[in-house]
Amino acid sequence: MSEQVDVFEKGQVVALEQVLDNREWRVAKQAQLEARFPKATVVAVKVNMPGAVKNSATIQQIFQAGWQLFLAELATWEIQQVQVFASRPTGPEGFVVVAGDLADVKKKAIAFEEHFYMGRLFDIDTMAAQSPDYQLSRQDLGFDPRTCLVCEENAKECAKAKRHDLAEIQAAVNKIYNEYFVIDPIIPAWDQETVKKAATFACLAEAVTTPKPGLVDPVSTGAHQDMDVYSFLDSALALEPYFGLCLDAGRHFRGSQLTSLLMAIRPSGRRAEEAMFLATGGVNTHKGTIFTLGILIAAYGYASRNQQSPSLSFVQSVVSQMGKDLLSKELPEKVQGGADRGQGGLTAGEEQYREYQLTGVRGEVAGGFAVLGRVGLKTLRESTGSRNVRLLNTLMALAKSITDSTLIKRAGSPEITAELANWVAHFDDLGGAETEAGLAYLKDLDKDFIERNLSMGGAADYLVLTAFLGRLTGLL
Ligand SMILES: CC(C)(COP(=O)(O)OP(=O)(O)OC[C@H]1O[C@@H](n2cnc3c(N)ncnc32)[C@H](O[C@H]2O[C@H](COP(=O)(O)OP(=O)(O)OP(=O)(O)O)[C@@H](O)[C@H]2O)[C@@H]1O)[C@@H](O)C(=O)NCCC(=O)NCCS
Ligand SMILES: Nc1ncnc2[nH]cnc12
Repeated sequence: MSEQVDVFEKGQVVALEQVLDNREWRVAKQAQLEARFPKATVVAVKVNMPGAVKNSATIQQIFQAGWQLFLAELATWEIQQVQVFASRPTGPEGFVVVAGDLADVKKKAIAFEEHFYMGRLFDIDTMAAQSPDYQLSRQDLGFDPRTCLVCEENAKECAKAKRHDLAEIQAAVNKIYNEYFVIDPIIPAWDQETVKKAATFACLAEAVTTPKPGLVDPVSTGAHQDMDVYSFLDSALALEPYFGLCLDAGRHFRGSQLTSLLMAIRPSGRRAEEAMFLATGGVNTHKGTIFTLGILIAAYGYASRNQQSPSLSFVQSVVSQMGKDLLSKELPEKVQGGADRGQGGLTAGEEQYREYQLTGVRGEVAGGFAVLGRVGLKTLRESTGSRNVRLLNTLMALAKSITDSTLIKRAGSPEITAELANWVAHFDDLGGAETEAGLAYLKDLDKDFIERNLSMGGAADYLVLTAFLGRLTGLL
């Protein structure tokens, strides 16, 4: 069980007068937007944090996750202005101006507060200068009042009667955070366009993260003579339609055996490989990604088929069921087939299975991408600093947690896995990518990898999977 996070622990304490001053700032900001957009509806979004700590890295994660989702909800109208102030000491805040009817927008806001898993931590106000109502409450629209985080009674009455002490209310906030991000991450059920964009973003984000030892990035082509960062940009963009096909296949799958869902996407995967080779001039940038990300998206599509927001563990169990035959049937058959053909045409993964009984990427699928939650999302969530820093820390954590067939192929032996674990341990001792020493170490490692022609393509692919889910859950 992952250790529980206290969102208030490392936060900055603010005084009452700062909260009051900020309220004036918010009113002035709202008035400014109402004057500039008199015919539109102004929406003010903030999070309700009880006590003197109103902002922290984890409170910003709560805000960002909800903010991305709520913006997508508002996109049914024309969005005329977006302003975000995520690091204000008095708490993250956002303002959106939409060309929508005041009551309709307020109903969307209430639905979001009620249905998004962390929605009750949000407070969303809507104002329209030219509407006779100007501002609407839940009661005005016939909705029940907001319920208390601790006892589900009327929140306003609990506050007035001081029914619960601060520790109880903060514990309720922490419970919601840990259930959404830590214990078994919740993945909101997004529409196809958002999912395709998230998958493409993940491929692009992985490519531009730097410095990645042995891998291609904007500064170094690592241990690859046949491709550069533009090969990955071209390849990622060529794969976007395939990501949509995988989601649809999962969303519309009605079979009883999930191995059939994998069979259903394989023809699209082969076509995606062709599109990749066409986009890169015949270079293998994302062969592994096509396989793993295609499967993850199809599994997520299936798990969210009734617009339910699935947990990560449910998506992982679908992945594992899809890949049930990869180890028991496909790999042995491929290897036996290769042996019959005199070993020609065996891939690196198949060779390593024959030689060392290593199961490579197929093993990861059959295992339901186990390291995705335990290592990938956990490191991405716990890392602070820029997104580049957080993705570098996640890459190195993943690298030591998987058996990377690309790395073993290039090193010529599985022993490289133990060497890599030592390098990652040293990187962690230096403080990771957030420190100058950690970054310098990665640059030195890149030189060593280039000298020894090493590349950890499998870890890079896992970073893509993690970035994809990080995007969907609001961590990126
Ligand atoms: C089932 C397949 C993936 C067959 O692939 P294979 O038999 O080769 O299986 P593996 O070797 O185990 O893995 C293939 C690629 O998966 C990545 N990978 C490796 N280990 C792991 C791991 N533990 N976790 C996750 N992912 C892993 C890795 O891909 C990346 O590295 C490649 C780039 O590295 P590089 O060294 O440059 O490779 P090359 O260019 O080929 O060699 P060089 O000349 O440069 O030295 C790149 O692919 C990254 O993505 C492994 O390479 C599946 O491909 C298959 O069956 N395909 C057929 C069609 C199909 O079904 N496709 C769609 C399925 S939905
Ligand atoms: N950035 C990268 N460099 C080399 N191989 C990769 N496979 C996936 N991403 C990669």
